[in-house]
Amino acid sequence: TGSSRPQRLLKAVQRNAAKGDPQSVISAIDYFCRHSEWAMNVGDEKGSILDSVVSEVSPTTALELGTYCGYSTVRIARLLPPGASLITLEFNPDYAAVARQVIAHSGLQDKIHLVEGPSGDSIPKLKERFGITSLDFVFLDHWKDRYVPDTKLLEECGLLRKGSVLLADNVICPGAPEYLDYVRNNPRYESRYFQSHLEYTNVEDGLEKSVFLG
Ligand SMILES: C[C@H](C[C@H]1O[C@@H](n2cnc3c(N)ncnc32)[C@H](O)[C@@H]1O)NC(=O)c1cc(-c2ccc(F)cc2)cc(O)c1O
Ligand SMILES: [Mg+2]
Repeated sequence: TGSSRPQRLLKAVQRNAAKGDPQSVISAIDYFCRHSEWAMNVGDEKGSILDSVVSEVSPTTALELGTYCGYSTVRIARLLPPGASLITLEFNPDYAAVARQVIAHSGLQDKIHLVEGPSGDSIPKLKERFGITSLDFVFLDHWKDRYVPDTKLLEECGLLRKGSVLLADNVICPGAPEYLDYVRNNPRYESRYFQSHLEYTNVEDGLEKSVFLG
């Protein structure tokens, strides 16, 4: 059978990006998605907002929900301070296999732990598995109807502390209305919307940044 879109995206990275150069991996994926095949990476426009929030938080421990091909994984990891690490959760093994190779090409594999499996199973094991007490930054980019249950799970597992920052992709398109309602009407969160566009299109979308108040 033929190749998949993630496999074609990986080939584009291996052909066009310099090994060990995260920025060239990011640019190669954005070029592929603009000129060859659209893919559901956070993209360059929302990616710049992601970059500014990650740089501001400068997290020691970060979590990403929904790795896909590893585009935002590389975007986040390239900005981490020395000694910091990013845990990324992906339940589709084919996507995870592509992401591992994209991450390896970027040279950032030592800063990244990719865990295969559904987030609902992995989140409760993070503390014991990675010896962390809390998360400084969480990027939500998985099934949009999992944003609320997984945010509640992060709270229940004691993984959020006063000042932990949640950043959620796609709150407009495909949309996460229950999540917006949850974080915007909850006294334990201070929320702000960053308007942008769906990756590689002019359709409205945006990121919601929510600070946990403890
Ligand atoms: C959900 C996907 C992203 C990945 O998340 C993994 N995943 C899921 N649920 C779990 C879990 N519970 N645990 C771990 N991993 C998990 C999955 O396997 C995908 O690889 N993202 C999207 O569907 C997505 C879709 C669009 C989009 C927008 C307009 C359109 F016309 C069509 C599509 C844009 C985006 O920006 C997205 O992010
Ligand atoms: Mg997304």
